[in-house]
Amino acid sequence: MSSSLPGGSNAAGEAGSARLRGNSVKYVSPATLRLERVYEQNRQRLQKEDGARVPDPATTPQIKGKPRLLLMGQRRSGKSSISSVVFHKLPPSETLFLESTARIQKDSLNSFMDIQVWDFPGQIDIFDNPNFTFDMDAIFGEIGALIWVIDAQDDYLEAVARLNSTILHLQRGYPHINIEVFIHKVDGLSDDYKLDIQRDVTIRIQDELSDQGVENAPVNFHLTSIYNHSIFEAFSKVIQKLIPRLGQLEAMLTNLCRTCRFEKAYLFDVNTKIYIATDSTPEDMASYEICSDYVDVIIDFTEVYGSWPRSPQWRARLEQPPWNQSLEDQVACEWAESGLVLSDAQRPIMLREVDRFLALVAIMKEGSYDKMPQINMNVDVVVKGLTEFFDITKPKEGGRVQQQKILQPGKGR
Ligand SMILES: Nc1nc2c(ncn2[C@@H]2O[C@H](COP(=O)(O)OP(=O)(O)OP(=O)(O)O)[C@@H](O)[C@H]2O)c(=O)[nH]1
Repeated sequence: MSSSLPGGSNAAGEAGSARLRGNSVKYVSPATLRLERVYEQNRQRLQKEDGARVPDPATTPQIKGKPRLLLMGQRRSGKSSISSVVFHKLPPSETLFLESTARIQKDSLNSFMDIQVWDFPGQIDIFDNPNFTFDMDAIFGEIGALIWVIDAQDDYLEAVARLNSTILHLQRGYPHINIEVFIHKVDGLSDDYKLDIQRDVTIRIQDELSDQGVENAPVNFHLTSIYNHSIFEAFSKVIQKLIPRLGQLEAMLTNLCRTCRFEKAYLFDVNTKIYIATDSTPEDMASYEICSDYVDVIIDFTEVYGSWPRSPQWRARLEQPPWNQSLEDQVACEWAESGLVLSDAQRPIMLREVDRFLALVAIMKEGSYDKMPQINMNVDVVVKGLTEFFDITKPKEGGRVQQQKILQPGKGR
């Protein structure tokens, strides 16, 4: 990654960078260099462990504008329920009262990434509609992913047939679109039965595609239900594919886990509880569930007791007698922070706010409380790195990556 960035802070640095600019040589900021170094270290380590897992920046999609998620599938398969539970915090039991969708529902989410979610009515087949011709470019031109929902508690043969025909249509005009198949409503099904269904659906789709001469179509499968964390986990995987330079984010979290001896670290979008990155240790649903529940607790808590940013009056009250100290000197850090010890295994969990949308949540190893000062310092550095990362990789109008502005470092503690 190379960027054109303004000069450094000291005089010599400025003179040097001015000279460099005069010679039209690209100046690379310290933040970019640090990100590249972390990324390179992680890449080499992964290459040693397993060559196949090395992230390739060339294959990371660069979405222009707002990434769009399309929710498609048969009637009553659960599309609107998924969208309402994940993006609008509707309690799952209340989805029983949702009405059938009659026209395309477009939802714009104010999240760490401006995501659009389009919920398609189940009865409409956009490729084979006698009454209406759809503008395919308007639908699939700027897409992030197509999510196809299959009801696992119903007869799914027709849904699989429609999915097959959709994939074949897309392969002609838009072959790079990621197709994410949610085998949905798997709550109440035994683990063996779930896996049987997944195998059956996968084979039916693969067979049909290879009969039609389509190999290596980008189709992925997820077992989901709105009644547990699986739907959030599946969305996390879908969204992660849309993040430019995800490898660097993962490298930062992996390094943090190694230096602080964390068991697992997640970067959460707090509004949706989707995790947008995690470290490179194997996936662990139980860790995700507990961290996700913890985010919920903290959100509820801040809703009751106040949220960031603090108003000047509130701040003045906190700084007046008997404390007589600025807020920064009273609290452990200038960001929202929280810690909890799990009673079963004595493993603390910590949460640190990164910005208005993101929070870093980590499960520590037993006995880590003794090392809290060092852990806090390391977490501070990573949080600053993350803020810079999102500032650098933020898409600008016209889809170009923002390269000019580097976040001013926050006030030290
Ligand atoms: N058991 C179970 N039921 C679910 C799940 N998700 C959705 N449902 C139920 O499925 C029914 C249909 O859900 P909808 O979200 O309205 O389905 P839809 O795909 O949007 O339907 P259309 O708008 O007609 O295309 C509702 O009664 C939901 O409560 C799930 O994960 N498990």
